[in-house]
Order: sequence, then structure tokens, then C-alpha cells
Amino acid sequence: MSFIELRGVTRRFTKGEHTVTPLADVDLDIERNEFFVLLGPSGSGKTTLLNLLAGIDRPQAGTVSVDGFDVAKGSSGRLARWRARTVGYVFQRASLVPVLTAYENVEVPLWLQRLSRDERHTRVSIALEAVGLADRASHLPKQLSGGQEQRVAIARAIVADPDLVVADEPTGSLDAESAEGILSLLRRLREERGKTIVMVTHDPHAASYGTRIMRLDKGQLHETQGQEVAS
Ligand SMILES: Nc1ncnc2c1ncn2[C@@H]1O[C@H](COP(=O)(O)OP(=O)(O)OP(=O)(O)O)[C@@H](O)[C@H]1O
Repeated sequence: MSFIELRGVTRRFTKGEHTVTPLADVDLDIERNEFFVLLGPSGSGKTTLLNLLAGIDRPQAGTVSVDGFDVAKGSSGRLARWRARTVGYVFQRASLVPVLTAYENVEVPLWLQRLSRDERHTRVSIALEAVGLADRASHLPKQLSGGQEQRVAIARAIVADPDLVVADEPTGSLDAESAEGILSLLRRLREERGKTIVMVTHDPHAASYGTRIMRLDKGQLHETQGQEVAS
């Protein structure tokens, strides 16, 4: 069984008389420790697919399983606990809480867990260290660059040590140099910490960091060969 398995997944949205079907009977397998990249035109359903993997959304038909857990079926309480343990989500914008320091922002996901202050401290320190920001722990978001803010957001995503990190256009609002730093960091999380990464991007260069690239278009996933990525 693959780490991530989608079988016959259909997700459609209806607004008034208008229906869109970003995912139509989709099958997908992602193995543990892949850096899987999803390309596709705007509105093709890339975020929809990430939300299904992360247990934020459910399909109308089909099954989504992550590490043997049936994401489409769990009750919302069980799903929330599973998600807190298993999935770290990185968004295009870091969305840090402006009145909390970098340290406190990273600590937020641990508030829901029964951990001592010392355990929380150890985990936050490891996460900040992993993203190279141990020396910025007491800074507020406004005292950080955009790239550093995104590093804090990645630290927040990995602080509970999830096996899966999903990233939705994580470099979309960054300059080229900061983007490179974030992509190398995601690659290191896979290589050195065994994470499985699923990343959505529009950018062919960012996509080249992936170990596998697929394109989503008109409800279907397509294999992508190297030279196609740039088109
Ligand atoms: N909650 C929702 N209600 C109604 N329609 C939705 C909802 N979420 C997504 N959609 C529609 O589903 C389609 C896919 O959206 P999605 O955000 O997954 O695309 P995307 O590929 O991530 O786009 P982008 O690259 O622009 O971020 C779009 O047509 C969108 O309008």
C-alpha cells in the first residue's frame, strides 16, 4: 500500500446552476519520502487536491488514504487529531500571528497537545534550528524578511514532526533568492528528515526540485516529462 492513495476521487463544486469538477475519478499513489510536485493552470484544482490529502476537505466519491488512514471517512474530531499529528501545511503567505514572536508562532500547533513547557521548548528549538532561524526566535514577524517569515511558517508546519508536508505555492510571494532557500529547505526535509513533500507550484524551476512531477488539467492528472515542465 502506498503512503498516499487516491482511488476514484471526484470533487465538484456547485454554485447556483454552475458546477465545476476539478477532480474527476482521479487515482494517485505517492510513496513515502517522495517530493511530489503538482503543476497545472490556475483553477485546475491543485489546492483542492492538497486539501483532500490534508483532510481539510472531503470528496463526493472515492477514497483518500494517508499512511493507512481513511481521510475521507473519519469523524471531524478524529480527523483534526490525525491532521495535527500527520500533516504540516505551508501556504503561499506565511500568515504568522503578528503579535507573537517567531518562537510563539512555531509553538501554536503544540498548544493543542498535552506537552510540558520543556517538551514544547525542545520541539520549537529543533524546528527553528531546522529552518536556520534559531537566532531569530524572539523577533516579531514585522522584524523578519518575507523569506524568513516563510521559514518560520515551515518551522510551524514541522514542529509536531508530521510525516507529510503539503505546500501550496510556498515560493509564490518570494523573490528568487528567498524562493531558492525555501525550496532547498523542503528538499532537505525530505533528504535528512524523511518527510514526504507534496508541493503545488506554477513555477517550472520550483518544480525541478521535485522527485516526481504531475500536471492537473481538466479534472485529470498527467505524467510530465522533463521538457514539458517548462511549457
Ligand atoms: N469552496 C469552493 N466553492 C466553490 N468553488 C470552489 C471552491 N473551492 C474551489 N472551487 C473551484 O474549484 C476549482 C479549482 O480550484 P482550486 O483552488 O483547487 O484551483 P488551483 O489549481 O489551486 O488554482 P490556483 O492555481 O489559481 O490557486 C476552481 O474553479 C474554483 O473556483
